Amino acid sequence: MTAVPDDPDDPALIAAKRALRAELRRRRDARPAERRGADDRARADVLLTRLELAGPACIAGYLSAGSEPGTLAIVHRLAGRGFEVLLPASRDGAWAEPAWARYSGPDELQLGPRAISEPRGDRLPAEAVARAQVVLCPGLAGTARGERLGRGGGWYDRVLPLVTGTRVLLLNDDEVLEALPVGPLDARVDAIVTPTAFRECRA
Ligand SMILES: Nc1nc2c(c(=O)[nH]1)N(C=O)[C@@H](CNc1ccc(C(=O)N[C@@H](CCC(=O)O)C(=O)O)cc1)CN2
Ligand SMILES: Nc1ncnc2c1ncn2[C@@H]1O[C@H](COP(=O)(O)OP(=O)(O)OP(=O)(O)O)[C@@H](O)[C@H]1O
Repeated sequence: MTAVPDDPDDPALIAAKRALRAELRRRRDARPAERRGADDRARADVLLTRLELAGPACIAGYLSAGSEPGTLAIVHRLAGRGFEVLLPASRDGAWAEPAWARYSGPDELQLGPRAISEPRGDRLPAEAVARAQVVLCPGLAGTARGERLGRGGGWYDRVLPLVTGTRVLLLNDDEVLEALPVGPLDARVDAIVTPTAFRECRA
C-alpha cells in the first residue's frame, strides 16, 4: 500500500509516533517519585483553582496509572465538592470502544485492562461525555496548537469529537513540544495544564 499524507495508518506516521512515545515514556519513568508528587500537587492546584470557580457540574476525568500525570487527588476532591465525575470504563475486558462510568468513591474502583483502574458501576455510552463541561485527557505530549499524542489506542480520538465542553490535556512542562507527528484522525484539545500554567491552545 502506498502511503499518502492524509492516511491515518501511514507507516511513517505510525513509526514516528511510536518512537516519540517511547522517548517520552522513558523520560516520565525516570522522574523521581518526589518530583512526580510535587508536580501532581502543583497541577491539581492550577486546575482546581479554575474548576472550582465555576462551581459544581459534570467533569469527565481519567484515573492515572504508573508515571502518568496524577489525577487521583483531583478526581476525589471534585467528587467531594459535588461534581459528577465520569471516568473511562472498559468493555469486554478491553479499551476498544469508549464507554464511561460514574465515580462513586475509592472503594468502588477495580483494576481494569492495562493496569488502569476504573469504576465497577454501570456503563454509560461514549456520548455521555457530552454532559461534561470539562474533559480531562491523558496524553504523552501536546503543542500550543492543541495537538495531542496519546498512548496509541485511538480511544480519545474517538471520544474528543463527542465533547461539547472544554478539552484539557494534563502534562509535565517538558512535554509541551514545538511539533508532533499528527494524522487526520488526531483530535485536538482546547487547553493544556502543567504544574506551572493553564495554557489555552490556538489552532
Ligand atoms: N490512565 C489512562 N486511562 C485511559 C487512557 C490513558 O491513556 N490513560 N486511555 C487513552 O487512550 C484509554 C485507554 N487506552 C489505552 C491505550 C493504550 C494503552 C497502552 O498501554 N499503550 C501502550 C503502547 C501501545 C503501542 O505503542 O501501540 C503503552 O503505553 O505502553 C493504555 C490505555 C482510556 N483510559
Ligand atoms: N475517530 C477514530 N475512529 C476510528 N479509529 C480511529 C479514530 N481515531 C484514531 N483511530 C485509530 O486508532 C489507532 C490509534 O491512533 P493514535 O495512534 O492516534 O492513538 P492516540 O491518539 O495516541 O491514542 P488515544 O487517543 O487512545 O490516547 C489508529 O489505528 C487510528 O487509525
